[in-house]
Amino acid sequence: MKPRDRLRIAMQKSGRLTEPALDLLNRCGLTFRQSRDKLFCFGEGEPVDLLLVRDDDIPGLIAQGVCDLGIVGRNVLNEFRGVVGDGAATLTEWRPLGFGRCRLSIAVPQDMDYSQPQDLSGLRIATSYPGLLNQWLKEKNVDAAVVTLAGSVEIAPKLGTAEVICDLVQSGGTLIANQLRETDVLLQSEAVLAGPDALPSDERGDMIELLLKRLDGVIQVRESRLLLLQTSRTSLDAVTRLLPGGPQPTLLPVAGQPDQLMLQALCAGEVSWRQLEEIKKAGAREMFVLPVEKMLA
Ligand SMILES: Nc1ncnc2c1ncn2[C@@H]1O[C@H](COP(=O)(O)OP(=O)(O)OP(=O)(O)O)[C@@H](O)[C@H]1O
Ligand SMILES: O=P(O)(O)OC[C@H]1O[C@H](OP(=O)(O)OP(=O)(O)O)[C@H](O)[C@@H]1O
Ligand SMILES: [Mg+2]
Repeated sequence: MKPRDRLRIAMQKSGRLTEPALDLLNRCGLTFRQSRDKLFCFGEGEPVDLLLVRDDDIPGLIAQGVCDLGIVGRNVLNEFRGVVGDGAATLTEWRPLGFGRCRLSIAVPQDMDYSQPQDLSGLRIATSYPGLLNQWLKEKNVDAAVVTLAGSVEIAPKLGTAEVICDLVQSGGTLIANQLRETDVLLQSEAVLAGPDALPSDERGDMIELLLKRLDGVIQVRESRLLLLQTSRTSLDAVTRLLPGGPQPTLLPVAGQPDQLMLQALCAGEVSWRQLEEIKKAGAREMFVLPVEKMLA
């Protein structure tokens, strides 16, 4: 294959991961020439291009070296890793990305007696994840038949093609609508940045390292809030004790009010109204909660 000097990232062309993946890359300073109906988007500022494909194809494209990185669900990545087996082009989950959260679970008809995986012995289980399911059945020492379906797995029990299913669950709405009950979670999934085990030793490797640093910053600040408030020196201890987790707050003097302090704290998550009300009761006032856009330690 011809060596490339530009980094190529594969992501889902059209689906649940498309918008959040593009948003994340934009936040990392990567923008692309709009060509959503096409396969390839040229990177405008940095030497990084996008390949828009079916999510199932992403691990294979990375393993073949067609793409350097991919944004894909852990469910799809791990299914691929299981199918290609140990020793084949091994892929690494470089970063969890915090969106596309779901789980791969066993679900049985609501009226079926089920208390443990052994109860699945001799049954047919429909799934789009035969690799992950077979691995789990082996671990649990259960002898069941795996029926592989590309989609609409949840209707298999009604159609009589399987007794039980193993499918993705998020809210659980699909299972309820099909009179199914979730019993065992095989995998907790979210979108991840996947790549080969070893980074390329050329400029693309340097670009990946830069991208990983930016990603870490973006992921860290995505949930972070900057809390600003004013407090008297006497209330400072009580106020500080109630601050949501994060590094030590910064204290600044308030001009003309020597007994007052301005406090600035980085909080590692949402600050709720309830928390704010508690902090106010402890003596704080003039409180602001601000989103953090960028952070470079
Ligand atoms: N209900 C859900 N809620 C949240 N995330 C989900 C849900 N269902 C699936 N996902 C995650 O989003 C990924 C993409 O789901 P989507 O339904 O868009 O894929 P798809 O139908 O296989 O699309 P494609 O056309 O790319 O093959 C899944 O692999 C999974 O990681
Ligand atoms: O627990 P829930 O919130 O109901 O989500 C789970 C459903 O979401 C996905 O399907 P999707 O909606 O993408 O439809 P699909 O059948 O086209 O994959 C997945 O395959 C489940 O069927
Ligand atoms: Mg798919």
